[in-house]
Amino acid sequence: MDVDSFSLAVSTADLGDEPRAREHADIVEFRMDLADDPLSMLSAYDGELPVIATNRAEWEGGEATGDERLDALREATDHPAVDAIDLELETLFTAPGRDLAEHARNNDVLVIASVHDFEETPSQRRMRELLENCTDHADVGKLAVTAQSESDVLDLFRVTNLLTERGQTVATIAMGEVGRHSRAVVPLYGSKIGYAPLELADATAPGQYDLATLSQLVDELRGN
Ligand SMILES: O=C1C[C@@](O)(C(=O)O)C[C@@H](O)[C@@H]1O
Repeated sequence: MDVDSFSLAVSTADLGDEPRAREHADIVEFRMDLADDPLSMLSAYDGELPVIATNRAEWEGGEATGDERLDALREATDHPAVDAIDLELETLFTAPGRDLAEHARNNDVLVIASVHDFEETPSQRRMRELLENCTDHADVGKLAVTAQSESDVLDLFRVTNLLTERGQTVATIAMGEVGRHSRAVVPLYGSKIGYAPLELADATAPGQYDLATLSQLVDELRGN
């Protein structure tokens, strides 16, 4: 997975989506926490797209509970198609989280450190701090916030642009209806990963576009 330029991830609980996603996606984000038997699905995976394995904790808006969540991610890290894992920044502050990140790096698997705010958009200063914290501990810093106003979206663009100009690798998202357009626009300010479900009925976060739509919008705006 190349994090120097923008990649579009199809976000899904079903790796069977991969063949239909290939036309528009560069990566699969496998939401293990939303899948029934994620490790079996992953061992059967023989798709072309590389995988980001995410096993999102309940306390960060996902459905995974218990310590087994990190064990499952560790197993996923050993699968050859898995190029990256997504770990909440809070998890990276724990000993098992740090240990898993090290295991990933030893297997040449990138670590994405993420922070989600499902309520609001923190101040620019706080967003910068959070993202810097993420990039200090991982290869990519990811921040998904909830925009309540257009100016929240502008704040996110500004922080994304600033950190990108400083050479940090970040992925940023303004969730929710007000922030929806940011998903198409923020790559222009430096965000390196976008997320979309194959079909809107399977959205993994508020305010997403479906994959084909986001792909088309991003391509148009980037002049591809
Ligand atoms: O963190 C993200 C971004 C996301 O929350 C979004 O808003 O598209 C979707 C999640 O699946 C992914 O892990």
